[in-house]
Amino acid sequence: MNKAIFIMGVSGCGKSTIGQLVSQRLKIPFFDGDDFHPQSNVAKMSSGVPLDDEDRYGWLVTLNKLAKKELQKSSCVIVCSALKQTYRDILSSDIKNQVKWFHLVGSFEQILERVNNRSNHFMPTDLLQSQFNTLEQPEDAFEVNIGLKPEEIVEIITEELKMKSEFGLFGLGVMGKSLSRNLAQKGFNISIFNREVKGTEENIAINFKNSHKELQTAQAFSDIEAFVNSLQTPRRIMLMVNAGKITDMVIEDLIPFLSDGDVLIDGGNSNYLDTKTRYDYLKEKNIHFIGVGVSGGEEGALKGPSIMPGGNKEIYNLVKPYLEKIAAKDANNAPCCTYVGEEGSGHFVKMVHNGIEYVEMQLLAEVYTIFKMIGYTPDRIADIFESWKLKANSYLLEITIDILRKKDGDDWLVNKIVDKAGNKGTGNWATIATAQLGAPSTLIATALFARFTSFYKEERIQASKNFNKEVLELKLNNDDVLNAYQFARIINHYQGIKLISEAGKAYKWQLNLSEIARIWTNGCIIRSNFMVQLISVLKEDDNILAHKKIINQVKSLKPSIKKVVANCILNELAVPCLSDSVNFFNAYFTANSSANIIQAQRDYFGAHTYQRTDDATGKFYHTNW
Ligand SMILES: NC(=O)C1=CN([C@@H]2O[C@H](COP(=O)(O)OP(=O)(O)OC[C@H]3O[C@@H](n4cnc5c(N)ncnc54)[C@H](OP(=O)(O)O)[C@@H]3O)[C@@H](O)[C@H]2O)C=CC1
Ligand SMILES: O=C(CO)[C@H](O)[C@H](O)COP(=O)(O)O
Repeated sequence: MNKAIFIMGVSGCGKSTIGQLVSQRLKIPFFDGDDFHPQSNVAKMSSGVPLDDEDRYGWLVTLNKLAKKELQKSSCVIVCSALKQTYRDILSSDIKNQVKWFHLVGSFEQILERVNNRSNHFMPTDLLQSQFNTLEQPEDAFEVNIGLKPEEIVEIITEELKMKSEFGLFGLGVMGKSLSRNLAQKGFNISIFNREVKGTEENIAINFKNSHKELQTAQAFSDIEAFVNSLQTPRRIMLMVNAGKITDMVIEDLIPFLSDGDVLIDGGNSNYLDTKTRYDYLKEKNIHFIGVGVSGGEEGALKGPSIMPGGNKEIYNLVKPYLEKIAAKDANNAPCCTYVGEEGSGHFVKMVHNGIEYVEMQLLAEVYTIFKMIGYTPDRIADIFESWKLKANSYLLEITIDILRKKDGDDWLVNKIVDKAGNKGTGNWATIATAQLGAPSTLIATALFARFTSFYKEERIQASKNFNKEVLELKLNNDDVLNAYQFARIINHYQGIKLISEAGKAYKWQLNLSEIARIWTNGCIIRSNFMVQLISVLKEDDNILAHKKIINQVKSLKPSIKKVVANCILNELAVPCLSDSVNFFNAYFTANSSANIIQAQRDYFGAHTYQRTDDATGKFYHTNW
């Protein structure tokens, strides 16, 4: 990536000399900021009147434009005193990520003596003093001591630029490996790290680097300090480690070696509440923290995942070019990566993504079990799913077809896989969040509980002996099942998006639901044709079940879900998500529900009061029942 190398410091620190030497050494253009002052500023300075901030504004904007223009072609060196942070903000506006600051640092006496020793040069003490008074220490600049020889300074600067990686990847597990290859394939200079466990895990990072051509220029480490020191400041380090305690441990391991302004990016499936806690904790230490949801699994991480970043927007801009570049692209070639919102919103959205994923997986498992009960082989079911692609294509449908076709010896592999479905936490947190926020995302809970039920294997075996199944005949055709499946998927997406929308309101995150659907159209596990449709639906309505197109779809699919669920129940076949979808919907489109009885019961035993249908003021009443 091209860099605008700004060399800054008070008058007389040697900026021009060093800047020119660096530009010669790197063979990139050199610009002395002083040459770009407008005539009015030159006149003012010549008459001995110091420039004020207003005079400087236009000049700084000119230098910023110059840097932007040069960056299109190559790196460049620009020297400018840039004493105040506001000046540096203007100079680096919109190109923060490509700007590298070098601050030439010396004492007052050192600089005064140096300037006064130059032939025909004299700097009044008060002029230099005013420069020192104005100087606001830059947080993100690399400091170089002017006491060194110019060639040593140039060496240090070029080493810092050359040798240091722009991005660090911590944790070379399934996801970290793929993401680091993805970053390297996109041309980024990266450093990679994996811990060593003596005797069992040794040289993980170096062996991994050596086994992939694209990682030739990457720097590989098993020592945290060396890894951190190999990175340009402010450092950008992405953590791809297990969520929970391990993430906290890894952060603690890194902290001693980090500097003010460094950015940690947590790409794991962390709990969004932990992300907020970590953000606040690290803020106290002047370390920035961005919580990033990443979806796509091993292959997506390599070829382009969907990325959901949350946190401070300005800090996100420091890592945006990297994340956008490695992300999947949507149908319009825009990155499937967007700034989601403040705090843990990125991880919240990823958590709900996984909740929707749990349901989509469960629904496919349920339609599989229906066809299995009808007597179809996995290959036949795969053929049926293949035919569904026209109306209901999704990544999960595609992989399920592959899974169903996979043979192991004479049998299908699925027939040999133990029916106990695991989980790593995101479904649990989504269920907790839906309860905490008072949003009825019932399907996520049902899909999670279906996994929990699957774990009661021994008890299920015993129960199957205690209670004989009464099987009649499943009178269902493919279209019935496809329509029922599509119906349940609409309810699933309604509930998931509703949960995100409720969180947005509760936490005051400015969420763009259509944009979230857009970044879920490629790279992630729940990408589907339906998700593409939701981009435009959500542009018009936050509630997808209130959108005309969806209303019509639901109306035409409803007869099938009723038929399928009724048949399954009569045949004692467990289809928890399919049946929950229709039950939820029956409640959802009931104008006058049975909740009046609940309110009356609450008032009876606990004096919890109720509102009356014949009092529009919303007043609460209590009856002595
Ligand atoms: N797999 C997937 O499909 C997806 C996973 N995620 C999330 O990404 C994160 C990483 O997942 P994944 O790559 O699958 O997990 P892995 O288990 O494959 O990798 C975990 C990584 O964390 C490292 N690690 C574990 N403990 C420590 C420790 N105490 N100190 C330093 N490093 C440690 C491991 O090192 P070592 O090898 O030495 O143990 C390894 O590099 C998780 O949060 C996961 O939920 C997100 C999207 C998809
Ligand atoms: O985030 C993911 C996919 O999007 C991970 O694969 C995650 O592990 C899936 O969740 P679980 O392991 O609970 O099924």
